Amino acid sequence: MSAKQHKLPKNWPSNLQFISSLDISKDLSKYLEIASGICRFSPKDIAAMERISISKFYGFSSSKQLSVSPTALNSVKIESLADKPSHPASPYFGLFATKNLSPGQLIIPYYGKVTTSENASETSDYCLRLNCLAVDADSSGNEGRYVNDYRGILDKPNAEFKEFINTDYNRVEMGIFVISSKLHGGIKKKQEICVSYGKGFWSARK
Ligand SMILES: C[S@@+](CC[C@H](N)C(=O)[O-])C[C@H]1O[C@@H](n2cnc3c(N)ncnc32)[C@H](O)[C@@H]1O
Repeated sequence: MSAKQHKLPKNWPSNLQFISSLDISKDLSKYLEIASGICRFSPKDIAAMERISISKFYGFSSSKQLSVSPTALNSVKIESLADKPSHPASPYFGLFATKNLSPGQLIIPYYGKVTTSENASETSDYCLRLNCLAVDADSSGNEGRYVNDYRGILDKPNAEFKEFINTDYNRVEMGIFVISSKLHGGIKKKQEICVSYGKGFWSARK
């Protein structure tokens, strides 16, 4: 995958910070770093996680470049739903594939500001739990914050949130992956990428 010329994705709002690495303090990062001694993931969970170099995923040779110079991915785009009134998330935005994506592949890491679970926002629509921490893309994030829930859009999700090991930092991060079942067939170019937020997300908003 190669880095795009444009640093900001199309349709990125001017009031939000665009980042392409986790916004995390050194203290909190230790809870995700495998060798830290205080990582909260079990050895069994860690052994089951895929190992991915995010700098290579973006087409860079070092992770520094991504934190210093956030970069849009060329495999996804943020699309306005304003001209699709029957779409349940209209008139806002969704995340779409710009090329065919294979079963199981990482689509995009999910980035935002990392807090402890206790300090996580109760009201943010962009907050994901990551063990004892939370990643909130409410005021900073990447294209991943635009992934919609499949309900009312697809019969079933074509993507899922999953933890993986970012080998650049040897730490656990959260990503959006294509559903891995071969029966699923992957995601086709121009298709909307949709996950399941889980029933809890929606029951908390009734
Ligand atoms: C993480 S955001 C997704 C991106 C959002 N559409 C946007 O443009 O900022 C989550 C919010 O999107 C909307 N959303 C996502 N999936 C939806 C769905 N299937 N039906 C209705 N609204 C949805 C809800 O307002 C939800 O709180």
